[in-house]
Parts: sequence; structure tokens; C-alpha cells
Amino acid sequence: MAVADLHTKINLQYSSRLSYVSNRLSYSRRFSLRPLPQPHNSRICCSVTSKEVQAPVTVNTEDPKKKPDCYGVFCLTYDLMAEEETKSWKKMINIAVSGAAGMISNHLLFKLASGEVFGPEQPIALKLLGSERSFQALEGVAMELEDSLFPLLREVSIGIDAYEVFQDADWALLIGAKPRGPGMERADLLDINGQIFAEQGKALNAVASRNVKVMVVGNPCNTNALICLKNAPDIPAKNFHALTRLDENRAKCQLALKAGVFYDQVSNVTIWGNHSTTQVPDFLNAKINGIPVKEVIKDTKWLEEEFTEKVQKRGGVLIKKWGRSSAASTAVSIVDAIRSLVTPTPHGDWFSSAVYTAGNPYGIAEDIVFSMPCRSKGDGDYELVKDVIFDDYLRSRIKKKLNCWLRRDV
Ligand SMILES: NC(=O)c1ccc[n+]([C@@H]2O[C@H](COP(=O)([O-])OP(=O)(O)OC[C@H]3O[C@@H](n4cnc5c(N)ncnc54)[C@H](O)[C@@H]3O)[C@@H](O)[C@H]2O)c1
Repeated sequence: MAVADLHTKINLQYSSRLSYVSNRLSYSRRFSLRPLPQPHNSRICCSVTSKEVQAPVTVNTEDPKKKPDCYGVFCLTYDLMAEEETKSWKKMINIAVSGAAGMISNHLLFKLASGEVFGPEQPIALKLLGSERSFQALEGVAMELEDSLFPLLREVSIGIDAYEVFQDADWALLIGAKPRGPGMERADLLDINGQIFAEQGKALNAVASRNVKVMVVGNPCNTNALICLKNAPDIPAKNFHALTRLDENRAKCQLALKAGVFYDQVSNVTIWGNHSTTQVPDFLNAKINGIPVKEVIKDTKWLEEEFTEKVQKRGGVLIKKWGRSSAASTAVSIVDAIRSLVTPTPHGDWFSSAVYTAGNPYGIAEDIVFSMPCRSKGDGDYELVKDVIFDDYLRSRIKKKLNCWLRRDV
């Protein structure tokens, strides 16, 4: 193979623009790193030949038609030689993140950009949605992403208009929400966040990919996910998730601690219900080293009382210690939740996600979002697990939880 065939060029672009959208000032800033058409049989690798570096050109922000392809340092063209391991790039995916200037995102975005979530050959674009108040911080986030030089991060755009930011999104991670303030009633919170998630559902319905996968994190996440999906009738309801993976991880940790094993030995843990203190962590179906938990941990009182309460109240205890809610472990659990959908579930195992209940095999009320056990082939989709068992205790706890939920007592 000729040396030229081993070359490919990557063009780094930068552009900046200001625009008015829906009578509101919407600033979006975007940079991109885009592979140029590759020569036949080309391969990508890591060294740079200086003779290929071209002079930067200044961008004209006034007239998009006159806009040159690139700006400043992002105009440099590199000739990358196949001296090291070669890679073939996959088609870029667009990931929208709301609440992108918040604490959870501050951990999550860097994991997404590093390739930890979608793999080392998957280029991504990050579309970051903030609130008007957090816009400056959002610029800071984008600057930090630039400075991190992630090779897989091809585009970053920031904005405060969901209709702009969610354009063509393949994934929407909805983290931004209003937290409950002092003296605020739960109903007030539901009202405010209900409006946010209704609007974001409409925006996804209008501009996102028709098969966008939506992960709702902002609390109350089950209700928000339901509101969001009801406002996005053109997107399959099955594509909406509310995050309960953090609770699953917390449950695994507690079971491992009690059994004196490392936590990777704990499997088949389901969180039934919602990310709230009424959730039901299922120890009946859970396993340690492939053996039912109840055969390993014989202390049923501990399982029914202490374990359950510890998992349910872990978030509150953490807030007391930290003075804020969990951010790093939540980001890790979002990574886990996405990876569970884009990689095949290990044989015999499953994961928890709060999903739309239509057609569920457990007798849970239809038309709500409820955390249940899921398996995936790794194609972004999932099936509900059929081989779970119930006893009177588990059934009654789920029923109790369900009654709470139906009263919106989340
Ligand atoms: N499901 C879970 O397991 C879980 C775990 C922890 C936290 N949470 C929830 O996640 C949410 C975010 O937590 P955080 O610690 O990152 O909070 P944070 O306050 O640090 O960040 C939230 C960000 O969202 C922004 N925002 C508010 N409204 C917005 C909107 N309409 N559009 C876009 N951005 C908006 C805010 O300006 C802020 O920058 C909270 O609701 C929290 O309760 C869920």
C-alpha cells in the first residue's frame, strides 16, 4: 500500500455567531473537528507532518454564505500518518445535555468527551443547553472542553433555546431542573419543572432525531420523563428513561458491604419505582456471585429494614454531608445507564431504568414511568426482563409504592 494511502486529513474548524431566536437572545458558539474525505484505503493515526500545516484564515461572522471553512488555530490541517495503531471513525453522534453548567454535567461531559461512554472510535458532538442565568458558566464549560483536547470531541455548541440545541440530537440527557428551594412545596416544584420538561419534550419532538434516546435526570425524574414523553408524540415512548441507576449502584454497594464481597460480584439488582425515598430496592432477585442474595445474607430483618432504608435515604444523607446533592456518582451512574443501552447486557444479568410501563409483564399500572429491570442487545433499545420472581413482601412494597406514585406523592 502506498504511503499516501495511509494518510488522511483532519480539518479543525471554529466559528462563532450571534442570533436572535424566538424574540430571545440566543448565543451559540460552536467548534468542530471534522474529518476531510479520506483517500482510498486511508487510515488514521497520530503523528503530524509539519509540511502539511496551512495558514489560518479569519472567519467572517456577518454573512454565513461568505464564511470561510475555518478560523484561527482550527484551520490547521494535519496529515496524520499511520505509524501507530490505526482506527476507522464511526459516524458522529449528537449528544444534547441540559443543565450543562451544573454540577452533574461538570463530571459527565468530560466522561462523554473522553470516549468512556460511547467508545474510543466514536466521535461525538456536544450540544449544551443552559438557562439564561447559567450562560456565562456554560461558556466556561465549553472553554474547558476546548482546553482538554479530546480527540473524539468534534463539535461543541452552547445555547439557551432547546429548539436550537436539540437539533438532530441522537441522545438527550435532561439534567437541568429547578431544585426545591426553602419553603417551596413539592407541588410548586412539579409545576415549574413540569413546564420545563413539557417545553423540552416539544422541542425534542420538533427537532431531534426521530429515534433520540432521552435520559431524564432532573427531579422528580419519573414525572418529568412522563411529561416530556407526552409532549413528544412523534418519538417512541419507549425511548424515554428516568435515571434510577444511581440507586441500583447504591444498593449493590450496600449488599457487597454486608456480604463482605467486592461490589462487582453483585448482580441482578432492580430498583422498582422512582428515584425517591419510596423506591423499592429488590433483594429477592439480586445475586451475589450468582447465588440469590437471601441465601448469602440470611439476615432478613436487615434486608427488609436497614438495607432498604439505607438505599432509599442515601441521597438525603449525602446532602447533609456534602451540603449539596450527589454529582460525581450521579454522573457515573448516567454513564452506566447509557453504556447499558449501547453494550449487550451480560448474560443472565439486567439493569434498572425507569421506563414507560405500557405492556409491562409485572401488572404495574400502564401509562406511567416506573423503574423496572431491563436488558439490552446493545443497540440503544431494551426489553423488560420476564424471568423475575415476586414474593408477598416484594409485591406489597411495589403496590404501596405504586399507590404513592399514582397520588403523585413522589
Ligand atoms: N435521578 C437521579 O439519580 C439524580 C441524582 C442526583 C441529582 N438529580 C437531579 O439532577 C438535577 C441537576 O442536579 P445538579 O446537581 O447538576 O444541579 P445544579 O443546580 O448544579 O445544575 C442544574 C443546572 O441546570 C440549569 N437549568 C435550570 N433550569 C434549566 C432549564 N430549563 N434548561 C436548561 N438548564 C437549566 C441551572 O442553571 C444549573 O446550571 C436536579 O434536579 C437533581 O435533583 C437526580
